[in-house]
Amino acid sequence: MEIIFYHPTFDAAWWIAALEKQLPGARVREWKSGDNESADYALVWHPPVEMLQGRDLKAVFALGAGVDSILSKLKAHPEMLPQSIPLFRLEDTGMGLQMQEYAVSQVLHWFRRFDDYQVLKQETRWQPLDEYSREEFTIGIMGAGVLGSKVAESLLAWGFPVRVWSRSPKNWPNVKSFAGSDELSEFLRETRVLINLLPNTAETVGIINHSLLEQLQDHSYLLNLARGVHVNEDDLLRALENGKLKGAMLDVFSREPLPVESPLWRHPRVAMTPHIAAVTRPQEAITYIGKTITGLENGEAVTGQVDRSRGY
Ligand SMILES: NC(=O)C1=CN([C@@H]2O[C@H](COP(=O)(O)OP(=O)(O)OC[C@H]3O[C@@H](n4cnc5c(N)ncnc54)[C@H](O)[C@@H]3O)[C@@H](O)[C@H]2O)C=CC1
Ligand SMILES: O=C(O)C(=O)CO
Repeated sequence: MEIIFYHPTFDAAWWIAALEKQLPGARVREWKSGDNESADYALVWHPPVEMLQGRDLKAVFALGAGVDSILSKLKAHPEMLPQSIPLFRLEDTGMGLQMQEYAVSQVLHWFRRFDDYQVLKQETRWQPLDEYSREEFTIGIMGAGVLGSKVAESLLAWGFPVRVWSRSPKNWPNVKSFAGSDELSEFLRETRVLINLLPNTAETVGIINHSLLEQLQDHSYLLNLARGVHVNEDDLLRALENGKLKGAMLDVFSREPLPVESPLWRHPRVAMTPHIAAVTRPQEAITYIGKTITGLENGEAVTGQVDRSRGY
């Protein structure tokens, strides 16, 4: 079995050795421009068109959870990967735990009013504040997939009321489920902390805009862990100014790296990280890819295939 690998920043030698260990008998090579030799599988992140075009592959594995970048490239270059070749993505492979760490730490930060205490500290004021109650701290998670479900689980364990919004209803213990555009307003009405874990699709781009933010409770919080294009950044700044939002924590931005002139950098109630909420854990990813390739070779059912018509 021949496998080609391409990632703009990962250590290819490490991945090749680990993958050959996981799949004894497989020959893995780093793809370089001009390599037209045959291959059965490809592991990719931001691949050049030339790498995949015209190949008779059994499957392609995206080395991340979100497939928006490869799908948008496929829209411009459909010849890159015919529909008949399945595209897989990473399902959790260690990202769920990272998202849980991020979400729990930030929700507790807001819940225990550390943002307010930081302001008081800057004013050298010793001032105990009223506590928030969990009943007034409903967590609303947009996107109840692999990562959204993990985040829901972790916040439930901390005793917060949790609700989710997704395409189809969920029947999860102690979680209120809302589905589809008809139920979005109802989902938002009692949400105090909005956590975004949607995929980037034609339906979800720009979804966190003025009209959505206006439906949240006053003094809400936004945690964007998915993609920057989900949020209209001007509308976000407006919501911070008019009191609808008390704070925002952003891991992702409409342009990355965030341009220095963006007012988000300097806003006192915006915290941010540089798209590190959940990174690919190489060994977990290789274990999943190895198992999936073995399953495909044996004609077994496998998970993680992207539905290209749905966009995720
Ligand atoms: N910031 C970071 O470091 C990372 C961000 N991500 C982002 O997180 C996203 C989610 O990842 P997973 O949970 O693995 O995806 P998933 O495919 O398992 O879950 C997606 C969820 O969104 C819902 N959804 C999709 N379209 C919808 C619509 N139009 N209306 C309502 N609900 C809709 C689905 O029903 C599903 O519940 C990825 O697509 C990626 O963009 C993923 C990993 C790291
Ligand atoms: O896996 C993804 O989709 C990511 O955003 C990785 O940072």
